[in-house]
Amino acid sequence: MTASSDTPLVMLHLGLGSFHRAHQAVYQQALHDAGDARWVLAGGNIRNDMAETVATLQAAGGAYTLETVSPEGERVYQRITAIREVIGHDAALSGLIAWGADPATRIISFTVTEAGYYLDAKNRLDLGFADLAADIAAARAGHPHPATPTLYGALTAILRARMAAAGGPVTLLNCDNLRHNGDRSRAGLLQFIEAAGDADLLAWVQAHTSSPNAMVDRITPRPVPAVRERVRAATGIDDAAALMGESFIQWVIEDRFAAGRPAWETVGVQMVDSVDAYEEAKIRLLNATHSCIAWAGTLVGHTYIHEGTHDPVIRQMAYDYVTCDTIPVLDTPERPCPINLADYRDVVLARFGNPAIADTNQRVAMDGFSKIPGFIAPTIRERLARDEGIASVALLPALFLAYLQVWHRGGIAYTYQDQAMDPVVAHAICEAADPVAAFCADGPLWGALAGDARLVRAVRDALARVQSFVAAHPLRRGVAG
Ligand SMILES: NC(=O)c1ccc[n+]([C@@H]2O[C@H](COP(=O)([O-])OP(=O)(O)OC[C@H]3O[C@@H](n4cnc5c(N)ncnc54)[C@H](O)[C@@H]3O)[C@@H](O)[C@H]2O)c1
Ligand SMILES: OC[C@@H](O)C(O)[C@H](O)CO
Repeated sequence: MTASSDTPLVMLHLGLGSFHRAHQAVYQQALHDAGDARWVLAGGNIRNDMAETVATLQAAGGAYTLETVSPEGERVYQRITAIREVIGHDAALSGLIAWGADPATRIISFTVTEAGYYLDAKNRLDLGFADLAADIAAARAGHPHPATPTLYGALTAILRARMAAAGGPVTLLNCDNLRHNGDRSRAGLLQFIEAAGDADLLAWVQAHTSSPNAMVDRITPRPVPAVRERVRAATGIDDAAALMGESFIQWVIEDRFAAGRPAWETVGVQMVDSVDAYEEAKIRLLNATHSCIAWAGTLVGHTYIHEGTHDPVIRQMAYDYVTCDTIPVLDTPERPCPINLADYRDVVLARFGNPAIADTNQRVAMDGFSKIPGFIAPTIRERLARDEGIASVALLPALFLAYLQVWHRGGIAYTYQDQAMDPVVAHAICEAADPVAAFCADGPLWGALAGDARLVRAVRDALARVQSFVAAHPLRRGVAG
C-alpha cells in the first residue's frame, strides 16, 4: 500500500546523524525531485550529542548540501531539502513525542548505531547496561530517562502518546547495520515495554506496528572541514552542515508497512519479501571486512581505510576472510545465495580503495564490542558447527584483540569510541595472564561460543600472525607498539 492523500505524510527519523542525511533523505529527495511530495521527513536526536549540527540545520529549514564522490573521484553536489522539520532536543523528548503521536506520521525510522540496541546473541535485553536500566526505571515512572534515553525509551514514550491520541498504526523502520534489524529492535522494544510494566502498550504495539528488516548501504564518513570548503568553492554556499558520501547507494527493505510508505520502488529502493541474503552479504562481506581493514590499518599506522585496502598484506587478510571462510557459509548447495558474492567482494574492495572518500580508521574501527558479536561471531559459529576451519575469520577477532592491547597501553593515535565496551572488562582482558583466553571467554562478545577451545586455539594462532605482520610492516619496523 502506498499513500494517496494530498496531505503530506511524515516519516519521523530518530538519529539525525550523517548517515540518515546521506541515505534515507536522498531517496526522499529523489521522490520530491520527481514531483512526488506525498511524504516528507521530520527528524531529531534522542541524545543531545549533535547540538551544533541540529542548530545549523534548523537555521536552514532542514536544508544542507551533500557531496558525493564516484570511484573515479568525480564530485557532485546536491541540495537536500527533504527534511521539512528539524526537531530540537529537549530532555523530555517532547518534540519527538508530539511528532510521533501525530496521525500524519506513518513511519518512525531510526539510526542509533549498532551499540544502541543492548541485545545479547539470543535477542535478550542486556540489563547490565546502566543506560538501559536507568531508562527502564524512568519508563516505569512514565517518561524517558532525561540524561541517557535509549531508542527503546524514546519509542515507548512516543508510542504511549500515539496510543493515547489514537494516532493509528505506524511502521518502525530500523536503518542501522544490525543483523535482522527490524526483528531484533522489535524484540528489544517489546521486552523494554514489558519490563516497564505497560501491558496495554505492549498489546497496542503488537497489534498496530510492523518492523520490516532492511539493509542500508552508503559509505558516509564523518564530515571534515575540507567538505565545507569544497562545497563553498563548488556551490558558493557556506554550509556548516554539509557532508559527503560515496556515489554508491543501496536500500533493500521488506515490504511490510503498517500504514503506507513512500513509492520508494520508483527511485531505486529494492522492496523485497526477505532481506536475508542482502543483509548477510552486507554485514559479513562489507562491514566485517571494513572493521578488519580499520583495525589492521590502525595497528601499522595508517589513518585511512583506502590506505589499508591498498596495503598488500591487509588486503590479502580481508580477501581471505571473505573468500576462504565467509562465502562458503553464505552460498551452499542447500541454500544457494542469489547474489554473486565474489563480485560483491570485489566491488566492496574497490569502494574501500577509493582515496577520494578518505574515510578514517577511527570511524570504522569503533564499537568493536558490538561488531564482533554482530558481524563476525556468526561466521565462526556456523563454520564450527559444520566442523570447518576458522583460520581466516579468526584473524578478525585477533586483530581486534591486538588493537585492544594497544588501546590498553594508550597507543591508539585517536580516541577509540565503543558504547558496548566496559573499559574495566577490556583492561582486565589485556592484563590477564592469558589475554587470548580471557578475550575468548567474554560472554557479551561470544555468547555460547565463549571459552570454546577451538576458538581460543584459532585466535591464539591468528594473534601470532598479526604480531608478526605488525612487527614486519614497513611503517612499524622499529616502533614500540
Ligand atoms: N556512516 C555510514 O557509512 C553508515 C552506513 C550504513 C549504515 N550506517 C548506520 O548508521 C549508524 C549511524 O551512522 P552515522 O554516520 O549517522 O553516525 P553519526 O555519528 O553521524 O550519528 C550517530 C547518531 O546516533 C545517535 N546515537 C548514538 N548512540 C546512541 C544511543 N546509544 N542511543 C540513541 N541514539 C544514539 C546520535 O545521536 C546520532 O544521531 C551507524 O552506526 C550504522 O549502523 C552508517
Ligand atoms: O563499516 C562501517 C559502516 O558504517 C559502513 O561505512 C557502512 O555500513 C556502509 O554502508
